[in-house]
Parts: sequence; structure tokens; C-alpha cells
Amino acid sequence: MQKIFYEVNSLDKRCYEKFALTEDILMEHASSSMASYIENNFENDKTVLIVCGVGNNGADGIALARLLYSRFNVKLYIPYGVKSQMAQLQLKRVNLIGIDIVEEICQCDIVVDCLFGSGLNKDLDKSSQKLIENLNLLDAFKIACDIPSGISSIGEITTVAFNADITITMGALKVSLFSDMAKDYVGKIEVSNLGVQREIYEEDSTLFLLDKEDMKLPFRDKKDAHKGTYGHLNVVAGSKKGAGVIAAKAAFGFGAGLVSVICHECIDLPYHIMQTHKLSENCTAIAVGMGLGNYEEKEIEVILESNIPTIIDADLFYEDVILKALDKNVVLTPHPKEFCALLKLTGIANIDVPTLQKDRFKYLSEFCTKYPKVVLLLKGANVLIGQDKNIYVNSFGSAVLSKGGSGDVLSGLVAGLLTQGYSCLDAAISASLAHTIAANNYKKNNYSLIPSDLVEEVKKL
Ligand SMILES: NC(=O)C1=CN([C@@H]2O[C@H](COP(=O)(O)OP(=O)(O)OC[C@H]3O[C@@H](n4cnc5c(N)ncnc54)[C@H](OP(=O)(O)O)[C@@H]3O)[C@@H](O)[C@H]2O)[C@@H](O)CC1
Ligand SMILES: Nc1ncnc2c1ncn2[C@@H]1O[C@H](COP(=O)(O)OP(=O)(O)O)[C@@H](O)[C@H]1O
Ligand SMILES: [K+]
Repeated sequence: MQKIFYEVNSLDKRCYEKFALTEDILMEHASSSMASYIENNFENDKTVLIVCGVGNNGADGIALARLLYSRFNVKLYIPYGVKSQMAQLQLKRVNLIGIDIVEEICQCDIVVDCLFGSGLNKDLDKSSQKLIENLNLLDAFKIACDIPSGISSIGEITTVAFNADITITMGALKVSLFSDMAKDYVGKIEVSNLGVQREIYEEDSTLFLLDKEDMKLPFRDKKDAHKGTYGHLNVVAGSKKGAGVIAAKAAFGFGAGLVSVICHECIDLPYHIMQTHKLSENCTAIAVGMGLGNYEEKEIEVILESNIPTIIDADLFYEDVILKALDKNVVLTPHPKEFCALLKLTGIANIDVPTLQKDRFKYLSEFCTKYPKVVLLLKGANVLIGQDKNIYVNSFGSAVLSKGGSGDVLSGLVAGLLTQGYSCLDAAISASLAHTIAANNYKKNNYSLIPSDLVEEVKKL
């Protein structure tokens, strides 16, 4: 996994104070990394339009123009002049070389957005909005310097943002690149070193970006094993029984040894899934909440008060009874609307979904601080998994998963790992990665996936 930071100014400052580097050295590395990307991926005669703002994001762009000039057809555009000292110095350098500055944007093969970076501190004015909209219309490969212009430090987009194919971000990954809103704009993300290797530039962090290697699948190494070795999961089926059945099937396909569905009515189950009326004696994990609807309060209380590892989903986020489980090792998997209900129930915040989506990291971290034992997986375009002080981001998901039933598969995958002895955090991380990576492996078109396809892909991981 890779570290993510809320801000990197303090890391830049540490480079000057601790390693005697200068702003000029850091900037030279920032611009060189963008130049290398262009040199390695495009023919020499291509036209590169570099659009620069007044601050140091613009200064990175002016330095890039100097590095590419004469090898590429460089068009340097500085619509609002320059303000920062570094931008003035970079402008002096390109003037001495004799690089022309163009008066308007023009057709090009590559456009590099160096308008605003980490210094965006107010809403875009009309002129910058129009400029960004026009850059987005260009039929060119789009590179964002540090962060696509228009994305704020918490990842909010109030009007428009540059629509990048790739973001080359300086020094380290920033939280702003991983909001759900930013996902349509950042493209591929690469990190540029700033004069020291990333391990040296970075300090400790409590935020992490998950890699494929963080997915630990439940492969079976033990030879002297039987079905009980891999646990007995109980899934509580509610009024929408399909949800519980999907979860049960997903858990079975992900390695659970035995799976029983708790249901009081007769239910149509696949032959390998059992039915029961109460918790099994040898139950090793519980999944509850999916499709629950009306429920027997006493029965749910018994389940939530048991010390069996439990995953809680869907309808239970609206019910006071969930408060009984929040001092236990449980996994909660709400989507944003359910998380808003939970924030209200716990007295943390009374907010609507758009407010949550603007600052998902903040609200998740407030919840995890109050309930440090709970693992909370907040669904979305980028899934956030929080426990205590740490938050892990899974950015592999895509709209292939935007379907009823995808969440039930996820609950089943988490439950399948819990029942095989994974800790709550490990189960949430590996199940979430398996869920999104399996969806990406689905070969048919991106609108047709159904829960059983997803479980089939999980089986092939
Ligand atoms: N530190 C380093 O050593 C390194 C820094 N690096 C690079 O520097 C970038 C950060 O540079 P930065 O701090 O100068 O901020 P930047 O994003 O250029 O914008 C600030 C200017 O924009 C203005 N402004 C803001 N919002 C506005 C709006 N809505 N509409 C209009 N104007 C607006 C704002 O105005 P002011 O607040 O002055 O009124 C200010 O003048 C960083 O992203 C990275 O690319 C790398 O080279 C690595 C080494
Ligand atoms: N655009 C998207 N990008 C990535 N993942 C998505 C996207 N849309 C939905 N998902 C994932 O699909 C699942 C949907 O779950 P949920 O909203 O609970 O629906 P349901 O319970 O009806 O299946 C979540 O894991 C969510 O993260
Ligand atoms: K930018």
C-alpha cells in the first residue's frame, strides 16, 4: 500500500530544512518528471500546449516549457501573468532562451494543465472556468500538473475541473485525488519524486492507498482439513430474502466451509446452503442487515450482543439497535445514505448525502475516532475503510458495480473471510479488493454484470 497525505506543504518544508534542498531543486524535479513522461510517450514533433497560472503550479509549467523547447513544438500560454517568485524566475529563464508565449489556446497533441495546484483557495472565477472548459474540449492528450485545476484540497469540485488522462502529482499522493468527485477527473495517477526518493520525502501517515498486492485470498494450505476448518457462517435473511441469499452464495464461493441462512419462513436455497431458525452452535461469523426489513428486535439484539465476528449492512443502519454493536469487533458496510443515517443515530452529525460526499474522509475519521473497534467500510466510487486512526482507500472500483445486489455480494465476501478467521480489518480490505478487482476482470460490456457474474469472477481470482 502507498501513503496518502492531507497536505504536502510540510513535507516540502522538511526537504528544505532537513535535506538542504531548495524550492528550485524541487521544482526542477517536478517539471523533469512531466518532461520525461512526455518524452517517453510521444514523438518529438508533437505540439505541447502548456497552460500556466500565476503561482508555483504555473511555475512548474514554465519550467516544463524550457525542458521540452526545441525537441517539441512548445506553446506556452500564461493567461493571467505570474505572481509567485518562482514563477517570475522561471519566466525570466524562458525569456532568456527566447521561448514564445502564445496569446490564446490552440490545437495541440498534448495539453498540460498548470493553472492551479495545491494553492487553489477560492472558487474559480468565470474566466478560469471558461478556460478549463475550453481545455477540456481540446482533442488532445491531457496531463494535469500535481492536481487537475478546479479540484480543492479536500477533493471538492464546485464548478468545473480539468479532465485529465493522467495526473502527475508532486512528491506524494494527496487526499484530494481520492474523493469520489475527483475520480472522473484525475485519470491515471503517477507520483513524481522531488529530489529525494519518495520513502525519504514522505513521513508517517494514517491514510493509505490499497494496491492489488494487499488482497490476501483465502487459499488453503492445510492438508489435514475439513469443512469446519473454514468456519460456519450464518446469514440472517429478512423480508427481501434475495439479498441474504446473494450474500450466502458469495461467502460460499469465497471459501466459507459451511453457510446457513437464518429464516423463519420456507426459503428457496441452493443445495449447498443450509437453512436454520436460530444461530448455529458452531457459528463462526454472522452477516445481518441485508434485505432485513421488519425484524424481531429481541432476535437481532441477541445476534448483535454475541461475541461472534459480525458484518452489519443495509437496513440496520437506520435502527437504534445497531448502537449495541459499536463497542465490538464488527464490520459495517454502509453506502453514503446509510452512513448519514448512522452518523445521525450516533449523534456525530446530521448531514445529507451531498455534504458527506464533499468530505468523506472527515466524517469517516470522526466516526472511527468515536468507535475505534469498528471497521467501517464506506461504499462509493472510491471505497474507504476506516478503523481507529487509519483509513485505507480502494480505488479499483468502477461503475460496472453500480447495480442492486453488488453490495450484498460484498457483504458476503467480507462474511466469508470473517468466518475463515480473518480479522475485521483484513476481511474488509481483502473482500473489498476482491469485489472490485473481480468486477474489473468481467469481460462483457460494462453495464451487464449481475451478482452471480461477480461471484464467478471472484472464483477465478
Ligand atoms: N512548494 C514547493 O516547493 C513546490 C511546489 N510545487 C508546485 O507548486 C504548486 C503550489 O503552488 P502555489 O502554492 O503557488 O499554488 P498554486 O496552485 O500555483 O496557486 C496559487 C495562486 O493561485 C491563486 N488562486 C488560488 N485560487 C484561485 C482562484 N480560484 N482563482 C484565481 N486565482 C486563484 C492564488 O491567489 P492568491 O491566494 O495569491 O490571491 C495564488 O496566487 C503545487 O501544486 C506544485 O505544482 C512543485 O513545484 C514542487 C515544489
Ligand atoms: N461507480 C462506482 N464505482 C465503484 N464502485 C461502485 C460504483 N457504484 C457502486 N459501486 C460499488 O457497488 C456496491 C453497491 O452497494 P450498495 O449501494 O449497497 O447496493 P446494493 O446493496 O443494492 O447491492 C458498493 O460496494 C459500491 O462501492
Ligand atoms: K493543475
